[in-house]
Amino acid sequence: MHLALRPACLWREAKFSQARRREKGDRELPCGTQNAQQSGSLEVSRPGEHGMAQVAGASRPRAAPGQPFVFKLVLLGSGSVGKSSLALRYVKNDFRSTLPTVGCAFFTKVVDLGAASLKLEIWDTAGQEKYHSVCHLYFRGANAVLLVYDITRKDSFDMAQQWLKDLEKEFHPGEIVVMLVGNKTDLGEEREVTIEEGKEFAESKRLLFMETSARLNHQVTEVFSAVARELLQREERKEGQTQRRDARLALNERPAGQAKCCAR
Ligand SMILES: Nc1nc2c(ncn2[C@@H]2O[C@H](COP(=O)(O)OP(=O)(O)OP(=O)(O)O)[C@@H](O)[C@H]2O)c(=O)[nH]1
Repeated sequence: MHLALRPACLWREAKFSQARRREKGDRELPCGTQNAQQSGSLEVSRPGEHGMAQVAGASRPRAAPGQPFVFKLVLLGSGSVGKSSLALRYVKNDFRSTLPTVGCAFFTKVVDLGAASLKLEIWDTAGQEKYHSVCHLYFRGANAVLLVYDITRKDSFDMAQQWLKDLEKEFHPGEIVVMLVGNKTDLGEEREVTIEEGKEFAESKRLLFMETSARLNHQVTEVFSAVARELLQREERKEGQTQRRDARLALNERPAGQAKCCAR
């Protein structure tokens, strides 16, 4: 029950924050819905209008046979590491200087993986320290998380490790797909975190790992596609297991007379 109510609460939280920020002149980025199908069209609306209750909950079956799977992907990381820029680049193929996110921003994008397509609900959270306490509300029910740091800021890499600890409290091992993302590779001269450090940490925690530049559009689509592929593979494995279990059950449920006949 609380899951169905949660988005409305978050919406209110975001709106209150925005009202406070408006007075200070910060960027307003509502936790609204931005739909970007492959055409790139974009519309912004209040979450309630899109039935946000369905966003909560870790299990994402297909809406109906033949319909794409729906997965919730959350962007987490310190302030100014480039979470919004990665989302904007991926969804709109755009890059512009942005103000800090307030609450969260919400996008959807249909990903075509050839054999199948799926819908990603992308939650871009606010990275500023003052929002840390509410962020765990946003990543509840996630299927995947992009743990973003800025390669020119060691503190953001340390913070990504902290975020992972928060995730470990919320999810069982292997329950969600987590990718560590080192952003701003175009600022290589100011690098404070080597690619080896990123890789090593990711391997030690069994995370996917990539470095990106939202500015130069380097490996941005690859990040989201890799996560989408992993999500789909997991879902297909789960479906396979369910089918095998159903087949076993059907065998066990064969009428007794028939079983006798075949045992002859
Ligand atoms: N050079 C460079 N700058 C980037 C890149 N990605 C983002 N930026 C800049 O970094 C600043 C912060 O980017 P945002 O996308 O707002 O960062 P954020 O993580 O969403 O920040 P919060 O909303 O505070 O959590 C902006 O000025 C961006 O233009 C990148 O790949 N390269």
